[in-house]
Amino acid sequence: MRIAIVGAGSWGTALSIIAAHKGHTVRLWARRAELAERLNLERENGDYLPQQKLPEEVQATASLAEATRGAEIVLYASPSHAAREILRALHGHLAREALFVSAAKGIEAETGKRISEIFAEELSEMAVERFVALSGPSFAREVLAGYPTAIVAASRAIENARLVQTALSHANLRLYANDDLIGTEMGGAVKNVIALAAGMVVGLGLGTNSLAALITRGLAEMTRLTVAVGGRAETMLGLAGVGDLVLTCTGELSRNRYVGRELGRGRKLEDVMCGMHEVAEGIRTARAVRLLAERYAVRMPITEAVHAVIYEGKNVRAAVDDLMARPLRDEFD
Ligand SMILES: NC(=O)C1=CN([C@@H]2O[C@H](COP(=O)(O)OP(=O)(O)OC[C@H]3O[C@@H](n4cnc5c(N)ncnc54)[C@H](O)[C@@H]3O)[C@@H](O)[C@H]2O)C=CC1
Ligand SMILES: O=C(CO)COP(=O)(O)O
Repeated sequence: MRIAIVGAGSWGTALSIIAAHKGHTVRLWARRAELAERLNLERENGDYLPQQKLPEEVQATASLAEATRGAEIVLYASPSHAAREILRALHGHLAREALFVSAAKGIEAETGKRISEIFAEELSEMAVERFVALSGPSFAREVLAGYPTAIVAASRAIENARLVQTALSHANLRLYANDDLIGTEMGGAVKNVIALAAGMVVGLGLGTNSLAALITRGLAEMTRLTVAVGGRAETMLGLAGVGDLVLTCTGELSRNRYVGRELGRGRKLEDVMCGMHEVAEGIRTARAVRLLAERYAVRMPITEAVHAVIYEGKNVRAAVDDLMARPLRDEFD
C-alpha cells in the first residue's frame, strides 16, 4: 500500500519505519523542509529517534500534496493542537476512498473536540466512516526496540478498523480492532492528564499506595467522562483505556509523566517546557477535559487538580491535600 504519515516526530517516524518493514511505500511529511531534507540524506531522525535507520521505502517531504498523492492510508501523527490547521490544509488532497488514521492523543483545548470531530468539520462528515483512531500503550522507542506491543484501531465502521489492523500489524506490533471510536479517542487523550498527576505524585516523593490510588481513581474519572460523551465503559478497560493509562503513569519514557514529575519536584512549568522539544499532550488537553467535564456535569477532581496546578498556579502539595480532604463517598456511582 501507499501510506502517507503526517508528522515526523517520534511516533510518526516509528510508524513509518514499521510500515516500511511491512512492505508499504511510505511518504513521511515533516513540517520543516530542512528536516525532510535531512531525513532523506541522513536516513535517520536524530532529533526524535536517534540511531533508528529509515528504510529506503520511506521518503520524507515537506509538501502535503506530495506526501498524500495516491495514498490509500493517510496517518496523522502530529500533535493534536496542530490537527485543525493540518486537516484544513489536507482538503482536496485526500482520495475519496482513502482511510484516515489518527494516532494523536489529545482533544482541542478551545472547543473540547476530538480529532474525529475536527475531521468531520474540516473535511467531511460523511468521511467519518473512514476515520480510524490508533491508540493504546506504545512508546515509540519500545516498539522500535522490538518489544511486543498491543494497540487498538477503532472506527465507527469496524471493517475500516480491520483494514488498518491488517495494514499495520507486524512482528512485535499487534493491533486489535474496535468499533468504539469515541471511547478510544477519549482514553488516549484523558490518560495524558492523569499521567501528569501521576508524575506529580512521583515528584513529590509519595509512595506506591498513592500512585495506585491515583491510577484507579483516574480510571474512574476517565470512564465517567467517556460514557457521558458517548463512548463505552468497556473501552476504558481495554488497551486504549487502562492499558495506556498504566503505561503512561508508570513508564519512565512518558513525556506527560516527566512534566508532572518535574512540577512535583517544585520546578516551574515554563522552565520544564523550555528544556523539552517533544509534545506533552496532557497540558493542553487538561483544558479540554475540564471544559467537557463542565459541559457534561461530570465530576473530575484529578483533572481539576491538574488544571489548578498548571493554569492557576496552585501548589502541587496543596492540590494533593485538597483531593484527600474532599467529602467521603461511595466507590462506585
Ligand atoms: N511518542 C510516542 O511514543 C507516541 C506518541 N503518540 C502521539 O502522537 C502524537 C505525536 O507525538 P510525537 O510523535 O511523540 O511528537 P514529538 O514530540 O516527537 O514530535 C512532534 C512533532 O510535531 C511537530 N510539530 C509541533 N508543532 C506543530 C504544528 N503546530 N504543526 C505541525 N507540526 C508540529 C514537531 O516539529 C515534531 O516534528 C501525539 O499526539 C502523541 O500523544 C502516540 C503514541 C506513542
Ligand atoms: O501515549 C504514549 C504511549 O502510549 C506516550 O505518552 P507520552 O506522550 O506521555 O510520552
